[in-house]
Amino acid sequence: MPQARPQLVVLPEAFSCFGGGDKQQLAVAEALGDGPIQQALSEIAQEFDIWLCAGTVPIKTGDKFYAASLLYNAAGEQVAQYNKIHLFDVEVADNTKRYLESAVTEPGQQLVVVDSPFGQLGMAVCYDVRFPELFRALRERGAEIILLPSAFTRVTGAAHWHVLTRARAIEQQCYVIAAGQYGVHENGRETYGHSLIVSPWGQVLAEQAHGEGVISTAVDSDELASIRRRMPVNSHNRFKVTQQHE
Ligand SMILES: O=C(O)CNC(=O)[C@H](CS)NC(=O)CCC(=O)C(=O)O
Repeated sequence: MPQARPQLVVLPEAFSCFGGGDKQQLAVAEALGDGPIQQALSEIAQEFDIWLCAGTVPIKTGDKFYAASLLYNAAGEQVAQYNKIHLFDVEVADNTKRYLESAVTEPGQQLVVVDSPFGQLGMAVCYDVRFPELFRALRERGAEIILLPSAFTRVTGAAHWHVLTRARAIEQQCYVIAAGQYGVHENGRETYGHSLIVSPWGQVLAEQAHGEGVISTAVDSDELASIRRRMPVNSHNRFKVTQQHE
């Protein structure tokens, strides 16, 4: 059934294969545009008449993969691919202790901002949220809504998740749609969940406060324009972003 208004659905990072460890991700990694995960995503977007941001799909490159956030339009066409740039090679005081994402994942190089019926969509993934320069660069390229599929650890999420997502929304005056993996996974990893939709004023418009679920909100492009007009931080900024990642 055609939707009354266009709908965008954002899935968490590694939605199709989380917690089986690096080997599982490598085993299911697909060539770009080819494979059962991408086929299913394309069909789902068409069947439900939605735009679909597929958290991350492991996309083969050499003997590693990109943690690729794929965007499908309502016709089921892949319209954007953002490969996670910042990889989580970090020690955390939890039962995993040492995360080494770069062992199997190839870092992305390219910034992605893409036009859509909802506005200009800027793409980022999880650990990227700790690098404000990326979000600034997305805003400078026109981003209005940032898609942020994530799988924050329970420990770092409890400490930082709300502050980081809200800070990025406030600084760049963008909506931030942050879909988070939640639960205790096969390999013992624990993720924080708490999917959020944050307004360009930094308000949490919707939150999955417990467990798994679906949250939603409408995008108000007039409010976004009004916030940017009344507080023009972008044109007030005295610091330039370096021109990498073109
Ligand atoms: O490995 C997978 O299966 C899917 N990917 C992840 O879970 C990634 C890489 S290990 N997790 C993060 O980036 C957590 C960031 C974070 O928690 C923080 O910045 O505090």
